[in-house]
Amino acid sequence: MTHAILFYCRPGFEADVEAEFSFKADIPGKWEIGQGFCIFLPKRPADWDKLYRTLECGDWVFPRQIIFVAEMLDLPPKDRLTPILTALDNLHEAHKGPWRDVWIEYPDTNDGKEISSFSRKFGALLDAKLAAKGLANQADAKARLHLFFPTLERVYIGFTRPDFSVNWPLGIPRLRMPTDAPSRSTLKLAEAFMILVPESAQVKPGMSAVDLGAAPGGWTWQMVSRGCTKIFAIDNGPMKGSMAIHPSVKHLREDGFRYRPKSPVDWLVCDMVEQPARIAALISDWLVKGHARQAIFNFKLPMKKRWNELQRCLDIIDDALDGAGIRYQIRARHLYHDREEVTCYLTKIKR
Ligand SMILES: C[S@@+](CC[C@H](N)C(=O)[O-])C[C@H]1O[C@@H](n2cnc3c(N)ncnc32)[C@H](O)[C@@H]1O
Repeated sequence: MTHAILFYCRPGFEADVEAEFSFKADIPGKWEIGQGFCIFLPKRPADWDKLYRTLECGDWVFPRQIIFVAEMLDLPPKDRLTPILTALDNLHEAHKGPWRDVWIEYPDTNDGKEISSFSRKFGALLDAKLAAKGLANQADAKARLHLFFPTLERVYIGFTRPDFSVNWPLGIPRLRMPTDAPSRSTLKLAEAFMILVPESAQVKPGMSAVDLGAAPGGWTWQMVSRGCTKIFAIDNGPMKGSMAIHPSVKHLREDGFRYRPKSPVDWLVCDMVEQPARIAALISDWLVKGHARQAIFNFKLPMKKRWNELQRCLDIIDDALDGAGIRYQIRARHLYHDREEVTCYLTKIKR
């Protein structure tokens, strides 16, 4: 049996996964870096077991999904099914199935896309074989089976716990672009609400919000569509489409670093392109001074050491809020719709 941990990520962010893992897990082993994925081979199998029991993918920033790999196989060009079925039969007792789902996956790259049509046909074939043995589609099963094809000549066989992992194949939540939203950025905020904000804290009808760096209006559109009835959209640039004329939206051509609302709002959202440390200080100031209770914002991270820069920004927030005696929660994640940025949800907690 192999003991490996497979991480999916946006291509180009493999070093950030590695940096986050070294910071959080700090166990001996070696890395193999792919494109859109990387693999950690722990020196001690016991570390693999321990992480399988404890590691929750949703708490991590850069990995889209974290899979515990038990077998890595080279495949013949014709019959790929037989060696895979044999490997599944030979798995360690603890991992033999049944499985809740069987997901056939591949890297989120152009090369990976070529594997996607194979994966659909192969997935249906494998599903049928496993379902016939009672091994697939078992709603109560404690594991999901992943077959990851880095190429059509190789497969990694691994598992996730459905309660500790991300619930979308490839770790990618597919969202439909709303036809009348003024920009694709709207999907970033939609994903942030879906992934980072708990049900109890979602926008409620009649809430108010400030959107810093609002133009052309994709984030403002999300706040309107979620029920906000008063949104201050701060940007020197023009709002577009329905967001330029919507009765709930007040567009102010002001500097987002200087603007403060006359009375507190329910939500602060911010997508300004600025140095991350300046954004961290700005958001902290809003919460410390009570202009908003909760915020969604992002840190643009075009630099190489993104993990270090993120830590620096989280420290700025901690110094400000903790220093002011404010209890808070923050979640940061490199969302699927994010490019070179990480999105955060920050909320005060009642004492
Ligand atoms: C990535 S775009 C925002 C896109 C917007 N969230 C959407 O969904 O359509 C960044 C915006 O921040 C604005 N911006 C940058 N610095 C700003 C500042 N100091 N004050 C106000 N707006 C600023 C820019 O004019 C730009 O429109």
